[in-house]
Amino acid sequence: MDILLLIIVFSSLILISNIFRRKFKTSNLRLPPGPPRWPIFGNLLQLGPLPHRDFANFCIEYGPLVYLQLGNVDAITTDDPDVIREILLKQDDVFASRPSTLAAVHLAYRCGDVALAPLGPHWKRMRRICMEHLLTTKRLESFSSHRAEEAQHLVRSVWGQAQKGQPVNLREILGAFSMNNVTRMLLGKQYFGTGSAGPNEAMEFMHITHELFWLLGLIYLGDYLPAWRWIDLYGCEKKMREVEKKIDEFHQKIIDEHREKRERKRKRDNDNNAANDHDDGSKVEMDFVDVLLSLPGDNGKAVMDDVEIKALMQDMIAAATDTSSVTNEWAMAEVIRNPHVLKRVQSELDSVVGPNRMVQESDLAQLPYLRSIVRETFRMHPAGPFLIPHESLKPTKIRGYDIPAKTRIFINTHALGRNTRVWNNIEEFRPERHLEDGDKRVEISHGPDFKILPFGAGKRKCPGAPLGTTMVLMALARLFHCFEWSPPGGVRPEEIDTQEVYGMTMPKAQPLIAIAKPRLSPNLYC
Ligand code: HEM
Repeated sequence: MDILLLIIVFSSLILISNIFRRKFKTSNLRLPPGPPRWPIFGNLLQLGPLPHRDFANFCIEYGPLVYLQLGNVDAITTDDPDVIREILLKQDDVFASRPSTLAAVHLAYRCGDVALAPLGPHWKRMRRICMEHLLTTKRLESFSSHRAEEAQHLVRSVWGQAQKGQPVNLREILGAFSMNNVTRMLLGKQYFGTGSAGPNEAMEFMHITHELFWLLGLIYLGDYLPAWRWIDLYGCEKKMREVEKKIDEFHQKIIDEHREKRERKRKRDNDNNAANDHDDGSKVEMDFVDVLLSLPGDNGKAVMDDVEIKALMQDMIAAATDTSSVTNEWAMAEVIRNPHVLKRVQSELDSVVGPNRMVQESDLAQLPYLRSIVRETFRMHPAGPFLIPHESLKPTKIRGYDIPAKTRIFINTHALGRNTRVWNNIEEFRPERHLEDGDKRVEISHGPDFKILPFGAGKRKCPGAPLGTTMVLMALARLFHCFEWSPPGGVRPEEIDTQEVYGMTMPKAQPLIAIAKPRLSPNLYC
């Protein structure tokens, strides 16, 4: 009993001292406007299950730059192109760090990856490895035949279901398409389909990945109110540790398999053979894990540490799979809701590609209407509603307001795309709006106007944007070219729901189910 009393007194003292410390720290500052704050919790209690919508409402009420106190953490949010440009370009050096959240510590190898690492030499080195060894144009080009196979595999799966008269679960097939593309490139394995690693391994892999996404997206109270970590009412931190262990075992197994394969090959090859030649003289492309195993480590080490390799593998899987499949599902939902858009994109595909062959990657630049569908999808349903939250490294000012060091930055891309000072008819899916300035090439990334921001900007801009864009355009081009699409029986197109759920990526609340009817000659599908 005495101990309990002591704990209560001690915790109360800490809380009271925190309140006074915070009051003292911020009393001389001219902070941006924001909603009234509660003691201890600040604005945490004003957030519901869709925080991007709550933050958007704060911007409507208090202006384009809003200050929030989330427990112990200072935060700002914005939906305004000029403020975003100031943060991500003009003051990139101040704002390009990341907060060290508990999920990042547990699930990204103590922030040892690229995406969640704080700004510093480690991030710089890991990012350089991505840009100079993994995501180069040449390396991505070497996987183009795999991507073509996966595009055909996607078409074949839909065709198979259409032949049986079954509705298609687009979440499942688009998820498998993205996952296969990424894992073939990264791990040298296809997880779904005929050449797959096997149903058990695929299911295990999917399951762990979904748990990872969920935990990374969580606004976990323990990050904002350290006292909460003692309670951990919903067992989130325990879950993070469990997933951390499972994922680590999974990645280690893949590294060990690759090492064994390399060792077997080294023994087989005679000294004169090039390291990546087959016995029959044909070239074998190296997957990303092979590349990482062949790179030198930090501080003169001969090879990279396993932990660094695992952190990069994790980033590639997390950053590349869900982002592209969530975008594809939203694009399909909006196009099926708007049959005139489907007609127009099919007419573009028919005139550029014709009815006698499948769309190829080389066609994608010639499809401005398809590109404007993707741009409009990013406007309405950006894959990352807050990008990946940034953190400021030192005190600074924006528009004359003080921004303390270690402020968390929530750039609300969802609200940017629905900002009525920037866009009109915000709830209308209208790809044509992106063709109006007569520009032939529809840019899918952000332009100088910062009116959409699907991949971020500045130092932390997504390094996989070209690959992500290709995967999205390719899947959509094939699905629109090969099939007519309609909602399942009894549902009118405009009744397809567009509710989202919040997370690190923001999927549709309900999986999209639709009916596909082949529109090309049968021999093209097999
Ligand atoms: C449609 C597909 C994709 C979308 C919408 C997307 C979006 C994003 C966004 C919004 C960010 C955060 C930017 C910021 O915080 O300022 C990001 C970061 C990142 N993305 Fe992507 N991404 C996609 C595909 C990919 C792919 C295919 C890869 C790699 C294979 C990739 C790798 C990364 C990495 C490593 C980061 C962290 C960069 C850093 O912190 O330095 N992404 N992405």
